[in-house]
Amino acid sequence: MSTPPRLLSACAPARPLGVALSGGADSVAMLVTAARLWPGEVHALHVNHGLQAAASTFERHCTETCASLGIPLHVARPDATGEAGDSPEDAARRARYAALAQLARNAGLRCVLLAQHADDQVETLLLALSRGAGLPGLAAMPARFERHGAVFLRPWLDLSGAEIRAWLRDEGVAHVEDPTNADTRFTRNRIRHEVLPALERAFPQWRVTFARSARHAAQAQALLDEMASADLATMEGAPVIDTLRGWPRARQANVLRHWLRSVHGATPSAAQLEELLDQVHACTTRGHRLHLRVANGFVQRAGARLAWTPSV
Ligand SMILES: Nc1ncnc2c1ncn2[C@@H]1O[C@H](COP(=O)(O)OP(=O)(O)OP(=O)(O)O)[C@@H](O)[C@H]1O
Repeated sequence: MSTPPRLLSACAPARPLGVALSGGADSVAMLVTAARLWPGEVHALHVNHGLQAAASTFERHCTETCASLGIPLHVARPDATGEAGDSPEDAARRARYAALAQLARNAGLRCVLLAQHADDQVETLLLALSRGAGLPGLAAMPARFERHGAVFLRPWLDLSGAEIRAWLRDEGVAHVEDPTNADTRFTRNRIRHEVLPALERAFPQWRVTFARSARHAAQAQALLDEMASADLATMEGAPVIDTLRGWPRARQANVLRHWLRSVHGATPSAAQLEELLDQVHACTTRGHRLHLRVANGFVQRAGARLAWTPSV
């Protein structure tokens, strides 16, 4: 059997499962291979954001593909109302994961497969580097994660887009081409069409080696998260200013980032975190007032500790 089905069987997902189906080449290939491997145990999940003129074409294609394969299709049409500061793409992505998790729950599915592949992973990594991201960004996309109570898997992170498309062509399977994928005004598309071919020529092994770097970063980040949790637990869940000040700056930054992000869902910018660390340092002076905007709220001094308040 050719490459995509073999790689999918190696991930041994819990079943029945859902395949997140956009109607594009990658997720159609994933649906077809999953349905062949696990007949009767695969459902398709489609989210119609209604944002693009092509949205109804995509949904119609999903309906036709699933009817021809005899696979149940579940469709959601969420409102993409994001959070403050979200780009329309971020808002749509957020709404998509929530909708996919809801569809999976309603259909009693044990996990959801996403069809992102090695090219997508490298694009994500390069975009993170271009922003000067830290370890969480360099970890790129995890192969497994849980969100909104559902388990999401990306079994194709080692497979190239070209391999998937070649397989689809050989099998004669139809898919819809997203018209925005060719638009090189989007940075991600410029990476795909201009940078990846050059990378391929310079480093023929990039798919394996870049993915390995992303995994190293993910492992290191997991350790830092564990350390931050342990540090926060010693302070009973809220940062104690004097304790923080006894630690090296990198350890302070680690625990504060974790406290804001994991406990309060607020992701500080690099500049905000630096400012917060400077303010913590200035707290040597008794009575130094600390009041700083961070993400969608404020960090303040509350006696010996820091406290976070969301803005209303
Ligand atoms: N509207 C959608 N409904 C359901 N799943 C989606 C939708 N859009 C994307 N996905 C899932 O998320 C993955 C990544 O999305 P992304 O936007 O990068 O892919 P795409 O280029 O739109 O589609 P494809 O991967 O199918 O070619 C897809 O492979 C697919 O599994």
